[in-house]
Amino acid sequence: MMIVAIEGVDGAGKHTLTSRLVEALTAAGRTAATFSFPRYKAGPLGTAVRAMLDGDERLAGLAGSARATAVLFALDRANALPELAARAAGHDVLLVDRYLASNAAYGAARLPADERPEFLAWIAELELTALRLPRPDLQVLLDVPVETARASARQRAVGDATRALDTFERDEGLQERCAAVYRGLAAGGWVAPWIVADRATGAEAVLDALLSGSTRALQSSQSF
Ligand SMILES: Nc1ncnc2c1ncn2[C@@H]1O[C@H](COP(=O)(O)OP(=O)(O)OP(=O)(O)O)[C@@H](O)[C@H]1O
Ligand SMILES: Cc1cn([C@H]2C[C@H](O)[C@@H](COP(=O)(O)O)O2)c(=O)[nH]c1=O
Repeated sequence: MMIVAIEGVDGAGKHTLTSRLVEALTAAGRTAATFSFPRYKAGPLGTAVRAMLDGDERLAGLAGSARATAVLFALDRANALPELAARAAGHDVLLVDRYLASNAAYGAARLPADERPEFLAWIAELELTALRLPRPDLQVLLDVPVETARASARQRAVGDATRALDTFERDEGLQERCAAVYRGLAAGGWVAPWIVADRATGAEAVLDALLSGSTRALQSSQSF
């Protein structure tokens, strides 16, 4: 079993790409399971994540700290480990819509540039070493222009009241910086191999990478 993380700014099309990948993998004779972070419906922690992103004033102290926010997201992932393992069982691929690189990209984008290297090392240590989350075999950066992603998120919000823009989505500067940090993570191979994909060819590119044997992913045999 291999873990493939799908990453990108808000509205990039990660959910859509994840669905297309399930279809493509199934057509190629592989089985795929999916998982998505954050888990807004997972008890008190999920409720707190939702409230924090929605700008609940009572959580302003938490929301104001990039590191405290990152700990909240990381604990959500740690709590999900048994569920992740159960979901992945018996499948060839587990596609995860946002994983620890979301914490790396959004957290770093909220910090001054000179603090980012230390923050990125801290996230890797927190999530992979301290919380023992499985290292992804492959990370996919869905790299679409921020303006395109923003327009998609706005359009989606018009059609679905439950998808109103949250505080991160409304912060245009954050999304721009986040896109730049993501590109740096991919270029530097942060914690695992990356491929950079676009909306048009993303599913085919990821499928090729998974089936061609050119990534470490194919040699992986993850266990939780
Ligand atoms: N390849 C594509 N072509 C056209 N529209 C797309 C494509 N991918 C996504 N979209 C549209 O963009 C919007 C956002 O897509 P999606 O929900 O997949 O993004 P996301 O990255 O998962 O968003 P978020 O991070 O905010 O949850 C949706 O309305 C979707 O229909
Ligand atoms: C998992 C995770 C998420 N975030 C940020 C990224 C997004 O702005 C929101 C989640 O929004 P979505 O529409 O539900 O994708 O939270 C983060 O900063 N760290 C994380 O680990």
